[in-house]
Amino acid sequence: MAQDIHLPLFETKSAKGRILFQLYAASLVVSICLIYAYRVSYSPVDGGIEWWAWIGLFVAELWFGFYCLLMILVRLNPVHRYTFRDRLSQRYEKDLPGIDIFVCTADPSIEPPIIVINTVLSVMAYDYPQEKLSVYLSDDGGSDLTFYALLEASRFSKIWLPFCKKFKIEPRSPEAYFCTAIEPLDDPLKAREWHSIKKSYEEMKMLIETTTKLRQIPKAVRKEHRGFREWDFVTSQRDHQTILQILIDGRDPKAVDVEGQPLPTLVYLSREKRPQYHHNFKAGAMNALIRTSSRISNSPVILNVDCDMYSNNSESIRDALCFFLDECQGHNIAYVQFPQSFANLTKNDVYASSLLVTYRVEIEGYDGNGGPPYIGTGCFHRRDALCGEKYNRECKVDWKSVNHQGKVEESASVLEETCKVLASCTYEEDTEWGKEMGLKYGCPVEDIITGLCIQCRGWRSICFNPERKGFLGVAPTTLLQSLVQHKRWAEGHLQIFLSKYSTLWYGHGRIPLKLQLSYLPYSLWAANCWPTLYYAAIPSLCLLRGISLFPKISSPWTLPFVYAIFANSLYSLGEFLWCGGTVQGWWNDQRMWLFKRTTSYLFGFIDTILNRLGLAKSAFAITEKTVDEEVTHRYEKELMEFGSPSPMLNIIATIALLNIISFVGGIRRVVIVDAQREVFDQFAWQILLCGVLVYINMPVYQVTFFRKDNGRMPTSTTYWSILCALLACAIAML
Ligand SMILES: O=c1ccn([C@@H]2O[C@H](COP(=O)(O)OP(=O)(O)O[C@H]3O[C@H](CO)[C@@H](O)[C@H](O)[C@H]3O)[C@@H](O)[C@H]2O)c(=O)[nH]1
Ligand SMILES: [Mn+2]
Repeated sequence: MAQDIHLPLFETKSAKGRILFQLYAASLVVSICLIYAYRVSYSPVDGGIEWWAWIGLFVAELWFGFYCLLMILVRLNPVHRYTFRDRLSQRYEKDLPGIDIFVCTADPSIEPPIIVINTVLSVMAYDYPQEKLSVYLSDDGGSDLTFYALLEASRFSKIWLPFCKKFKIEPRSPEAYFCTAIEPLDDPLKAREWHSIKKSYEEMKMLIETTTKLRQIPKAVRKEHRGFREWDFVTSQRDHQTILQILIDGRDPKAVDVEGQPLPTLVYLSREKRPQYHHNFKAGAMNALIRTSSRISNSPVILNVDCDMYSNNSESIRDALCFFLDECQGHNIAYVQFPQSFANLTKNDVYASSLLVTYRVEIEGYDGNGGPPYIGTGCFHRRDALCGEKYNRECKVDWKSVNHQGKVEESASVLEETCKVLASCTYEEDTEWGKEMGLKYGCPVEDIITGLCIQCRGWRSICFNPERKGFLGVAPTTLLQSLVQHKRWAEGHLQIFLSKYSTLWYGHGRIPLKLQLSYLPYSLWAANCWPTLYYAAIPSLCLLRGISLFPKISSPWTLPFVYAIFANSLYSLGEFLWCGGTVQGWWNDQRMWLFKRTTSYLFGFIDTILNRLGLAKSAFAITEKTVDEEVTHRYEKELMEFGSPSPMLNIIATIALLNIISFVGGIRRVVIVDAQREVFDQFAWQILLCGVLVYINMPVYQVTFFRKDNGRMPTSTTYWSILCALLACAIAML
C-alpha cells in the first residue's frame, strides 16, 4: 500500500509518427512558399481587372497558408491519456469525493422531456457510491412537463439503478440501452426481470410522451406531488418565480431503491425569470446551479452535460477522478474534458456533424499544447476553479478530508425555501458572477471563454478520450440546423478574439504561447468566409471572362500547386479514415467545409461586427433535438435536407449555379476555340477547380432541380439564386 502511493493514477503518452508528420508539414510549407513565389513573379500588369483578380487570389492564398500553419501547430504534439481506476479505488474507495452533476435543458418542445430524463437516469446510474452523487436538472423552459417527466424518472430510478448494477449494463440511458440490447436468454429468471424493467420503461415513456404531446398534466397526477402547485404562479416561460424541488434527498434514510440501497440526490431547478432581467442563456443557468448546489451538496467536483448528452460509460467519474486525485500531477488540473460524440450519426455523416477530426485529433493536440478548451458538455470541473479561484501552488486539496467538511443539516423542505434566493434574478446584481465567478456572460460560446479564463488563472486542463465513449449526444439532422449551430460557434469565437479576453493579449504571459496560437484556428473560423467565397466564385467567373489566374498546366509552376493540393487532401483523407470515418464521409466533410465557410462563417462574421458596433445583440439559438418522421427518414437515407427558405441557402445555391455555368462556359471555350490546345493549357487549373466545385455541389443541383420531397430547395430560393448567378455571370462576361 505504501508503495502504491507513488504509482501515478494516470499516464500520458505522446502520439506516434510525429517525425513523419513534421516532414509532411515541412514539405507542405515549401510548396506553399513556391506558390507565393509564383504569385509574386508572374502577376499581370498593374491596374487592370486581371491584376485585381490576381491580387485577391494572392491574398486568399496568403490567408490559407497562414491558417494551414496554425492547423499544423495544433497537430505538432498530440498526447493520449490513460487512467488507472484500480489504483484509484485501492487508495481512495472509502474517501471518494462527492460529485454534483448538472444537466441543462431549455425548452420542452425543442428538447423533449423523454430525452432529458434519459440523460438524467444515465448519470444517476454511474458506477459510484450513490450517496455521493447529486443530480441537478436546470430547466430554463420552466415547464411542468419537464418536471413531470423528472418525477416519473425519480420513481423509475428505484428499479433502474439496481438493474444497471445487477446486469452490469452499458449504456445506462434506458432508451439507448433497450434500443440495441439483446435479452438475456440463458437464465429464465433474469429474462423475466429484464422484461419487466423494459416494460416499465416503455410504460413510463408512453406516459411522458403523451403528456408532452397534449401539453397538459392530468389532474390526478397534479395532485400526486406538491411541486406542481408552483405552476399556479407561473405566468410564462420568461416570467416566473424560482422553482426548486428536491425530488430525492439522498440523506433521507427512506430514499432507497427496491434493493434498499441509497439513491442519488435529485433536484429540479427552474431559476427565476423576469422580462426586465437578461437571463444569459446557459451560462446563467449554470451559475444558478453552481450556487444552489453549493448549499445542498457542495461537492468539490462538478460534471456538466447538455440535456441530450447521456452517459455512455459508467466509469467516467472514476476516470475523471484519476486526474484530479493524482498526488503528483493532479493539484493544478481545473477540468477534464471528454470529446463530444454523437449517437445519431449516419454512416457517412452528411452534415459532418461528428466533427470527427476536431474531437479526435485536434483536441488531443490542444492537450499537448497546454490543455483543451472547455466545450460545454461532458466536462468535469473542480468547483473552486469554476468559481473563479486562482491556482495557488501552496494550496493542495486533501481529498480524504474533503467529504467531512460542513455537512448540511437543514431538511429538504427548508433547503428548498432558503436556496430559492440563490437562483433569483437580482442575486447577481453587483457581484462578480458572470464576470470573474462562474461561467462568463455575454458570449454565445460561454464555455470556450470560461475555459480560457480558467487556464489564464494558472490552471491546467486535460482531455480524456476513452476507448468506450464517455458521452453521446444528438447531432443536428438538417442542413440549416447544422449551419445555424456553426454560425453561433463562429460568432462566439470571433467575439472572444476581438474582446479583451482574446487569447493573443489576455492569454499573453498567462498561458503558453503554443496554446495561445492553438486557439487561433477557432477564433478565426469566421474570417475564413472571405477567402473561401473568393476562391469559390472569382476563378470561375474569370474562366468565363477568359482571365487566366493559374500557371499553365505544362509549366513547372504547376508542381507546387499539384503538391499542395494532393498532399493536403491525402493527408486529411488519411486522418479522417484513421479517426474511423469513411471515404464518402470525408467527401461530405469537404462539402460541409465549403457550405459552412460561405454561410455560417459569413453571417457569424457580419453579426460579430454589428455586435461590436452595438447594432445587434447576440442570441443563443438552441439546437433542435428532434425532427418529424419524414425528415428523420431522409436523414437516415443521407439525403440533404434544405427545406425552409433562408439566406444561407441562397448563397449555397448561387455559388453552385454560378460554378456550373462557368464550367460549361469553360468547356465550351476549350472545345470550340481551342485549336492548338493553347487555351486548355492556360485554363486547365481553373476548369479543374470549377469542376471540383461542381462535383462537390452535386446534391445542391439535385435538390434544386430533381427532388420532389419536402426537403428540396424552396422555390423562392431557386428563383432568387438563378437570378443572382446569371447576373454575376453576365457581369463577368461584359
Ligand atoms: O437559454 C438557454 C439555452 C441553452 N441551454 C442549454 O444549453 C445546452 C446546449 O444547447 P444546444 O442548443 O444543444 O447547443 P449546442 O450547439 O449543441 O451546444 C454546444 O455549444 C454550446 C455553446 O455554443 C455549449 O453551451 C454546449 O454545451 C455545446 O454542446 C442545452 O442543454 C440547452 O438546454 C440552457 O440551459 N439555457
Ligand atoms: Mn447540443
